[in-house]
Amino acid sequence: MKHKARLAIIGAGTAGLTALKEAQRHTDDVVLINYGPYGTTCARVGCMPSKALLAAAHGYASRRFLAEAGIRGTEALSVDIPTVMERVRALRDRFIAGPIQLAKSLGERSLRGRPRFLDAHTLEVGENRVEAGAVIIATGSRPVVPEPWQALGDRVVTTDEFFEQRTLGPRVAVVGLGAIGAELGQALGQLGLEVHGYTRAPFVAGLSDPAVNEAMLAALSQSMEIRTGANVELADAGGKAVQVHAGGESREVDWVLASLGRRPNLEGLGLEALGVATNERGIPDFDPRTLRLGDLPVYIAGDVNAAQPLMHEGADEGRIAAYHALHPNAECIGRRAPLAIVFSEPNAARVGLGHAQLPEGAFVAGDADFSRQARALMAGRNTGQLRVYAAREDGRLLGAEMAIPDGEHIAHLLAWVVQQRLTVDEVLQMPFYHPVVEEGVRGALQAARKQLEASRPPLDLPLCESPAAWALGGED
Ligand SMILES: Cc1cc2nc3c(=O)[nH]c(=O)nc-3n(C[C@H](O)[C@H](O)[C@H](O)COP(=O)(O)OP(=O)(O)OC[C@H]3O[C@@H](n4cnc5c(N)ncnc54)[C@H](O)[C@@H]3O)c2cc1C
Ligand SMILES: NC(=O)c1ccc[n+]([C@@H]2O[C@H](COP(=O)([O-])OP(=O)(O)OC[C@H]3O[C@@H](n4cnc5c(N)ncnc54)[C@H](O)[C@@H]3O)[C@@H](O)[C@H]2O)c1
Repeated sequence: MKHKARLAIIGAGTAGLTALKEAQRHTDDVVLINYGPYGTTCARVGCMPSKALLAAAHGYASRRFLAEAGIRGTEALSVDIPTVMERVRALRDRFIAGPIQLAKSLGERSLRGRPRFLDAHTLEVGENRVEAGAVIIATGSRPVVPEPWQALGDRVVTTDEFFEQRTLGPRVAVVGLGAIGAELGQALGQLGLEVHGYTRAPFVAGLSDPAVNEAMLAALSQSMEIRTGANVELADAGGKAVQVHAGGESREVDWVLASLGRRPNLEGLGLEALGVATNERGIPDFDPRTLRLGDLPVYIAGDVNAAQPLMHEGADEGRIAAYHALHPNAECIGRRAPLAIVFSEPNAARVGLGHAQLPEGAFVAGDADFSRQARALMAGRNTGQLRVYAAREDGRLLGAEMAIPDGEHIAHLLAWVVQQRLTVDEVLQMPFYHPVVEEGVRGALQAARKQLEASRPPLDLPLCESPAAWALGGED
């Protein structure tokens, strides 16, 4: 069958479906093509089920604080893994319903199959042929599993299979402690499994600031044994076990969670028909602002371009790609301040420029130690470190890294500040209630300000002519 459309979208994940919604503001002449399960990676095997599991794990882990705070009976609590996993799947099923319905709502214009480019306007999808004014590639990514590990069958699990598990062997090796390894490794440890975490890099949970990373490692070590700098090899230990070799040591586990990163889904798309240059990962060169491949009517959005593999970025990229695909001469659309959060306890987060991206010698850093933070102490969550980075020249906040309680919220506040290009002084003039974790942020900002040379107002209060004058009974 032949289909003609103004726009063809390949992939019904977050980026593809947001592209669809953006395109539908301008036209109904859209074809959506998906190969693989519907429901989006985020809702099906990503953001949502992982956070549902973390909620159960963090809840169970809070029994230690409850006992310390004088609540009796917590020793009677126990974990029923099959029920924990069943609840995660039940929630997952609710979250995927909307995306599945959206893809279905296109009727015959929603094609199931594996498309291949014949040229920049033409796709072959099995028996179907689609001729499109423009095409968006939004095929996402899949977990990396080294080839030799594949021989170990279902003893090596990725997030594609993890949430389908009914029971979980008691001893697990989590290999790779990026976002997935930190979240799921901690959850499994808190739920009572024996967790051995291995990672090649010195950094965990997407952090790059050595001081914050140290605090995060200490927190994660409460629920798992961690080895950094580990080059892991796996071997069949016979029966149902796996032998994990790293750094001259060896250990037997029941199963392995492979969280080594993800690879873009580009195979079989026939990109060679487009004649575009690709980088070492096989990703075609694209304009980072418009997501367009050279001057072709082809765009690449979401995890598949590996630029910002996060849900909200994928959604924005879907919108950007669809908008440019339908308005090729439109002005450039801006991006939001970078923000990445890992939902371990404490939350690890990076805002704006991370430590590794800071301009050398042109910034100051302010620290806050959350082991002494008053509100965190009350809740028995006093652990971690916050570091804010400000431009030495004008005090503008450049970014932050943190491993702190309620970091998910603090990271949002700081991302908004970074995007508004506010200075340390301007933020310190904002209200801070007492007693709240935000007072820790104030501490870090004050520590940064001590190192700034610029002249400053004498008090951390807005001046009369500032927009907040109304609060003091001013005219407007
Ligand atoms: C365990 C885990 C936890 C995560 N947690 C978070 C989080 O808390 N917050 C956050 O922001 N991000 C999180 N992420 C990342 C987030 O899920 C992704 O960034 C986001 O889902 C990417 O969306 P996408 O549309 O690019 O890809 P996807 O949602 O994967 O969509 C790609 C679609 O393309 C289809 N497809 C693949 N190949 C082809 C092909 N050849 N032809 C046609 N269709 C194809 C796939 O079946 C899929 O439907 C997490 C990821 C994982 C794995
Ligand atoms: N909360 C969130 O936003 C969230 C949660 C989970 C996943 N995600 C997204 O999902 C994507 C994938 O996550 P991920 O954790 O798999 O990838 P990642 O890239 O974040 O981390 C992979 C880790 O594995 C390590 N590694 C790689 N090869 C190794 C090897 N052979 N031996 C030992 N260690 C090795 C790396 O050093 C790295 O630390 C990320 O891009 C992330 O943005 C986001």
